Amino acid sequence: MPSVTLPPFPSDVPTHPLLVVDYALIKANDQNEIDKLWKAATELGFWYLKNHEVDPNEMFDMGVETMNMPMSEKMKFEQGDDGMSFGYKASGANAVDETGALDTVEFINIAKDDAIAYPKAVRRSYPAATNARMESTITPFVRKSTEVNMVLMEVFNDRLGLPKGTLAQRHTAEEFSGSEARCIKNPPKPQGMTEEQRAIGAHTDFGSLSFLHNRLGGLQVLVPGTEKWQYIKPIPGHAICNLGDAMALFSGGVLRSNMHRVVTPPGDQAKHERWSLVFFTRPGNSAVLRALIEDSPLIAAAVKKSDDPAKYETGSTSFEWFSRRIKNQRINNRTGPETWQASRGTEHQPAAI
Ligand SMILES: O=C(O)CCC(=O)C(=O)O
Ligand SMILES: [Fe+2]
Repeated sequence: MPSVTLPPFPSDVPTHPLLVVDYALIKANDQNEIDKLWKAATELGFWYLKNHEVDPNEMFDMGVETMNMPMSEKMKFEQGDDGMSFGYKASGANAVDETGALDTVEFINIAKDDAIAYPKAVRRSYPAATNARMESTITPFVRKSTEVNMVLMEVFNDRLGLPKGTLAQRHTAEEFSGSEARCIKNPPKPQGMTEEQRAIGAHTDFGSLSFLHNRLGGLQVLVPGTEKWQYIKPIPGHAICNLGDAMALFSGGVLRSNMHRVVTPPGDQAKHERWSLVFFTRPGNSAVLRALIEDSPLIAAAVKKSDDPAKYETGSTSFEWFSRRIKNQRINNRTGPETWQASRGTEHQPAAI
């Protein structure tokens, strides 16, 4: 990471508070903490996680080393336009809204399947600087992040009233999935630019659980029932966790996959590169995305009282859902606003940008 001291999040910029969940207490089966996690997951779908045992620093180093490679090298590993996420994504390769405005982030996505099988490349190959960090840094990060997400998932499984292991069965280490580690770089705001830029457009996450580490502001959520985007303030040592579409669908909407986006960091922070790191746990490729109504009375009741029960029968596997969303974000695939619409997930306010 750059060794410069980063300016603090400005004190005059409003932020949206999140509940703080203590991972150590969740592991100890503390009922108060489990209640707090449940409240966060069902109301906003975002929370801070502390005592999570994951140190992101070496992954950030991996990100710097990878992004510092020549563009011609990185482009050999670009994710392409066919709906595959793994590999390098150049800045400006994705749309951020229905007008086709471009994103400003570059990132490297490493498949959990490749991290676990290394040195075999089972899904794809990666730039040399990424490979050089695979065994020492990426594979341990993927394993630890998976473990944390699976502990949280078991809590949701039980609170949803699902038979033990129902969600875990859909997220095994063995089955190929869209699970991946992502290190993101957003450049400083160009001199003279006054407008707020969208680094990553409004979206819900595609998979089950996202486990995010960031240092500068820029992440914003659209709080349910409001039309206003609000910053989430990074807190040192606290990860930010959120639920994705797959969990909203499996749970019949009991769990929330909330809209979020990334914009230029506020105030003086805008002058700095913004680095963030995410581990996405996503269902196995063959998992069908639908409400598990046969397995839980709570889920069955939620679907029954929904104004649109059909939306919980997507008819789509996790692989299909994920590929569709990735593919239709790619600017090269854009034909018009319909391409953006085709990239959408379970967004509650699809028109919001
Ligand atoms: O960089 C961030 O803070 C969030 C990134 C994000 O939402 C994503 O990659 O899905
Ligand atoms: Fe996201």
